[in-house]
Amino acid sequence: MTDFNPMSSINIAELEDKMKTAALDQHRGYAQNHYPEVQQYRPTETIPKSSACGHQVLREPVWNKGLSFTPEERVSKNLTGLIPHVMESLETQSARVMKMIQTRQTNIDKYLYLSNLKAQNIDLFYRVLIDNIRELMPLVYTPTIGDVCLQYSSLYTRPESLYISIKQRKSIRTMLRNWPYPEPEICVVTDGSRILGLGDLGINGVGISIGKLALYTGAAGINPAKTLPIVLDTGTNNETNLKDPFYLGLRSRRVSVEEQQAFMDEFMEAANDVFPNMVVQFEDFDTEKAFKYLDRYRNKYKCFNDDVQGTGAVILGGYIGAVNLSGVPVDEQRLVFMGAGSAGVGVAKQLVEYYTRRGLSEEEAKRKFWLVDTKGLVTQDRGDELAEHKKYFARTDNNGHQFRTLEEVIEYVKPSALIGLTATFGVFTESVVRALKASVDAGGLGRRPILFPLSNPLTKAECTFEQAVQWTDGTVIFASGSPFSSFAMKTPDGNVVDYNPNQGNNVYVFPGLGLGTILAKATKVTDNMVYTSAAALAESLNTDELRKGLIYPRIERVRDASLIVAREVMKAARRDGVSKLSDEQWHEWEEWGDVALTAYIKERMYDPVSFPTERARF
Ligand SMILES: NC(=O)C1=CN([C@@H]2O[C@H](COP(=O)(O)OP(=O)(O)OC[C@H]3O[C@@H](n4cnc5c(N)ncnc54)[C@H](O)[C@@H]3O)[C@@H](O)[C@H]2O)C=CC1
Ligand SMILES: CC(=O)C(=O)O
Ligand SMILES: [Mg+2]
Repeated sequence: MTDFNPMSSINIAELEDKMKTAALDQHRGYAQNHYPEVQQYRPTETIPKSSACGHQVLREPVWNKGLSFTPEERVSKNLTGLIPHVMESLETQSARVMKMIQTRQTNIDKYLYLSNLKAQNIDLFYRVLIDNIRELMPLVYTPTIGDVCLQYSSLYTRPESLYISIKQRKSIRTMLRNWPYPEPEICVVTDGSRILGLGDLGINGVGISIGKLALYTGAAGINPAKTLPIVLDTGTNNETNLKDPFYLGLRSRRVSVEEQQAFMDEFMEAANDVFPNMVVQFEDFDTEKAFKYLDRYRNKYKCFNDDVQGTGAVILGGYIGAVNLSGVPVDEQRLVFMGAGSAGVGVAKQLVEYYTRRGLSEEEAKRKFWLVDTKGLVTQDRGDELAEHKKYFARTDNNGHQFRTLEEVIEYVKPSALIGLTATFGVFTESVVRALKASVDAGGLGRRPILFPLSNPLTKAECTFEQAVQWTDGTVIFASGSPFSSFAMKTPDGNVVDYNPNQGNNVYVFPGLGLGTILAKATKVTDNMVYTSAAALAESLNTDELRKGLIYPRIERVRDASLIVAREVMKAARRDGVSKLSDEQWHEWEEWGDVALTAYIKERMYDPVSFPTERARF
């Protein structure tokens, strides 16, 4: 990192004189010639153009450039004296941020530091996030975002979302119009009713909308000024929140399911009226609403549910790689799912589609899956009223026997893969994991068990990476929802082996799925688009990652993966006839193959860059 200080040789008075005499368009022309990168990373049509001056510019995070303002900008925007004289590259400022993050003691403090930065200087926040994604993603997303959500009302210092309460349902359009930025390209909306594995957090769940949108930008380059976090407040059944004097949401129990649905109908209609081009991503609605709203709106609006569809796609993407490593042929795989909620059923259904596309009938495909919930194996004759979303997978081959524990299910099924989506810490016990390994070993030498404890945050993971490695003698193919560290273990012959976990989190899909939907100008998100995102993800690993036995790209390559996902999603939108882009545009891309389309997407991915030293000097 080399620093430079063009400011030291600048005579501000002289520069002011020079610029006063220059016509504005000449100035623009000059800037374009001398700072093309600036024009490139701040496309005028997407970031609101600032005619503001002085403090206004510094206080608006999408206009503020911190210490990267050029000498001319400092003069033309009346900034001289309002910021330190020095001019710094984004890299230097980013290094300062990282240094300060290290000094913060807790993850919440680190989060708050970053959140503050985002509220001041969007470009710098995203430069830091993109360049340090491995270290920072766990702060802006799971697991830290879970703690942030738990305490959101106490941590609150400033608005960062739209907060729409059912009490103001008559004013939804006004509230949407109050959003100060141009029409958003994507919103993440939650009602806080099932935040990660932490249950009903009410309005405090807004943190997850904010966190996911940080990754739409950080991991896929969606313009940050065009993202909109929303929380719908329909009350909460969380006793701690209801008793908390600082709780910011409605201090009453959730209204009835029918009232929530009517409110959601009104919200969707208003959002479509006010922002007709915006993609809506549903996040962390409790399972009943997750399925109901997806069914209700998917053909009417551009929307998808990330917990059902994004998670389904991301786990399918990882499963394809895992099967290749497992030594158990894909058609011999037998999968036990611990957890039959929105995520469990969403993933299982996506995998059923994988098998049917491979030629199995739906019935044959379905028979590969055994779902377990708190009452045991989900069977048709279990005696309880099965929730609607579980009926599809209810087994009929149990001959009247009910399997109540996971050990019993494993003993009966002899699975090759065990997937956890229970939001319950530690349910993959040593005996469970050893039983899984034994059932895989019985199939033949060199076979490896697939074990995915996918619940978030870390406090809800079904087991840790270290446990998984130890209890399978290092043979496990592992992916978890929240990130675990790598781990070294001594083998019986005395060698030390490094084990690298995978993070099986929908962050590998939703940013690219969103970006592809936006860029294709898709009128809806089709099943093919979702399925294609999984297949594209599976293809996005490079040779180094494959050689290391990974099943997801390293998180440092998440933007590469998102680009590939977005490209394939766009093509799927075209195939399904839902892309509103012109035929001419598509014909042009089709002629050039993937190269032209890839370049088109890449050009549109927000990626704040610093002024190159030599250009900044004049
Ligand atoms: N890795 C990822 O990308 C994602 C992870 N998730 C995680 O999945 C988890 C579940 O989410 P949802 O399906 O929406 O929740 P949910 O509450 O609807 O479903 C949980 C399911 O687990 C079952 N369960 C709970 N405790 C159990 C136990 N001890 N034994 C057997 N079954 C048990 C419940 O009966 C229910 O079927 C959450 O922790 C969430 O963070 C969700 C989406 C994406
Ligand atoms: C990752 C995610 O969407 C969840 O845990 O709910
Ligand atoms: Mg979620």
